[in-house]
Amino acid sequence: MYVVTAEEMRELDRQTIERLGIPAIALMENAGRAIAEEIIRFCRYQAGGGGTPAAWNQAGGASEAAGTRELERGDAGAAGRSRNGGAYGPGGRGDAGALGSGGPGVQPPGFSVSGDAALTLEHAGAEHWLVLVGKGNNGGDGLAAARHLREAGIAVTLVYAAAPESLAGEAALQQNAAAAMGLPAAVYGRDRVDFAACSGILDALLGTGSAGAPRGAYAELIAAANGSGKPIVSADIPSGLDADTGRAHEPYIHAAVTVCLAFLKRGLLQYPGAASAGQVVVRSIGIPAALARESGVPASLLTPEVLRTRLQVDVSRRRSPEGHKGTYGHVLVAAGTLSMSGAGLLASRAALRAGCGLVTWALPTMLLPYVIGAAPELMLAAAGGENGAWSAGTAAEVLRLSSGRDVTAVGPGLGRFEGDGEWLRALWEGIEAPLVIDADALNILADSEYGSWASRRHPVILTPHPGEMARLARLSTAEVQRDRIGLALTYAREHGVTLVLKGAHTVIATPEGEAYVNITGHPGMGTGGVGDVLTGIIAGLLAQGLNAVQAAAFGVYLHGLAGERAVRLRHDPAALTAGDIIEAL
Ligand SMILES: NC(=O)C1=CN([C@@H]2O[C@H](COP(=O)(O)OP(=O)(O)OC[C@H]3O[C@@H](n4cnc5c(N)ncnc54)[C@H](O)[C@@H]3O)[C@@H](O)[C@H]2O)[C@@H](O)CC1
Ligand SMILES: [K+]
Repeated sequence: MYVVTAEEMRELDRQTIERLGIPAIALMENAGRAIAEEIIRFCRYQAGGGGTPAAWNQAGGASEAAGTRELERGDAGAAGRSRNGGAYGPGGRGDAGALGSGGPGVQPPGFSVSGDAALTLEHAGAEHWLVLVGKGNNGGDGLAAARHLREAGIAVTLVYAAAPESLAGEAALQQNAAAAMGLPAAVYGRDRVDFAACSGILDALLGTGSAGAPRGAYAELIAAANGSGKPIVSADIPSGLDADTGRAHEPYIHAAVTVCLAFLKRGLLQYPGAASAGQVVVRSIGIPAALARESGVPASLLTPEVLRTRLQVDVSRRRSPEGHKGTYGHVLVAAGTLSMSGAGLLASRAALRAGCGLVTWALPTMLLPYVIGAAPELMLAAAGGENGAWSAGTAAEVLRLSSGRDVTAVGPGLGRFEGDGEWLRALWEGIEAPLVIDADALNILADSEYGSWASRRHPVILTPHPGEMARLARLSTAEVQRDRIGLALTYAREHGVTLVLKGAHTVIATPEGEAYVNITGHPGMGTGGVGDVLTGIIAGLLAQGLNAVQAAAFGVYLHGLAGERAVRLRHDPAALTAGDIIEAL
């Protein structure tokens, strides 16, 4: 699933209209219909008591991303399993669509007729939706949706943020159609608007054309909508959100559902915007994905489908019947100090659980006796150093140990030491295998002009959290978080590295200028050692022959899934520890 900026979206709109000859009004019609269908689905969900994401999916349709997180397992024969269990297909067979819509295993009747189930709501008479209409095409989408809602028997009242006569282009056509149908309309500031009397609000004020903080009537309508306590469905993006960065300009809509049109917008994946969008449903409006591919849209959502097809990852992780420990590669982990030995241990254990054949943990000599037996499957190698810490002189030993190993991971619990820049440079320039750099090793890198180091034949994966990224990019953490996708894309391309920018919705960016945004994971994973586990997983996958992008993307995905699984085993997500994630792999 492609993730676009507002600019990329405009270009894809333009190409669809000009190259394919599909009129803009047709796209707007599709958008309006999709929004109306999702509002009807939402009404069903609420009538069923609301509740869990599963109940939401039951109310009709689940997107690829939201509905299929667990990976299919070659050996389990559960291909295509999804959380919604196939209860409803996309578009939602609703309560009124039962006639002739039998599911798998039900004999089709000889003759059947079914209505437009996705646009039918049994208790439509109980609903009254306010449609907040902005001046641009987002407002046009809302007007098209309003017609479909009315057709389904749902009462609608249009609330124009600006005089209806000021709408232009396709939005003006929609305004004329709504007026011709006699849809009740109010103009904000001129007519009284009773938010308390409605059952829900469609936010079609501002979309990808929004610039800066909502002004005037827009700001007042947004504040009133939020204050009403009524559920809000946003068209494309919650109004007030920056579609690219996810920056939330006050006031901004707090949506229960966002019906994103054509392609996912970057701002819906980046916080704080991501938190204001509620359930995000991406609906096709007739703009082919092939156009996004041809135009080189660089960002995608990381889904099992993207892993399988675009990244060519064998997500079933099949093992050869003839395989042995030598088949699955050997990881060297250079990590840990006396006070932070656990970081090295976690990374090493995670590499083993990721399925590599062997792991050697290189550590300061004095540490070795204390960790013997901590994980009996590990091999330990004393690398020298003083008083349980690393020293510049240990580089030669790490280099020696790295030869014949398939990947080296360096950094967790490493600490800083005299001459650490030259130490890391020796590894960077000397290790003839992929290198995963994390934690303190990233801080060392940030203090070095590593662009002047000899270029490597083998890939480098950097796994910074936002603070480490800030040091690498010489920005503040807030600046890093302002547009994580944009920054990751730029940094990875400029520095020729695969970058894993951790945090909620980790971004994996490639030296070739592509980015993948992960949505597996759980807030409970914000605890010490979780990053060390990720480093180990990525290294373990690299050792098994995955390339840097495959290992980074699949590693991040699996790490998040394991975190979700581990949380489910706890009474409280806050109790999660990093070791639980390793055990849930
Ligand atoms: N073919 C098309 O034209 C399509 C349009 N689509 C819809 O169109 C939207 C983009 O439409 P537009 O480019 O017309 O832009 P918008 O509808 O997002 O908003 C533009 C209007 O809002 C005003 N505005 C911008 N920022 C403001 C602020 N901070 N405070 C108050 N007013 C502000 C502008 O003056 C302009 O009148 C998408 O989000 C989507 O909903 C989609 O349906 C796809 C197809
Ligand atoms: K909107």
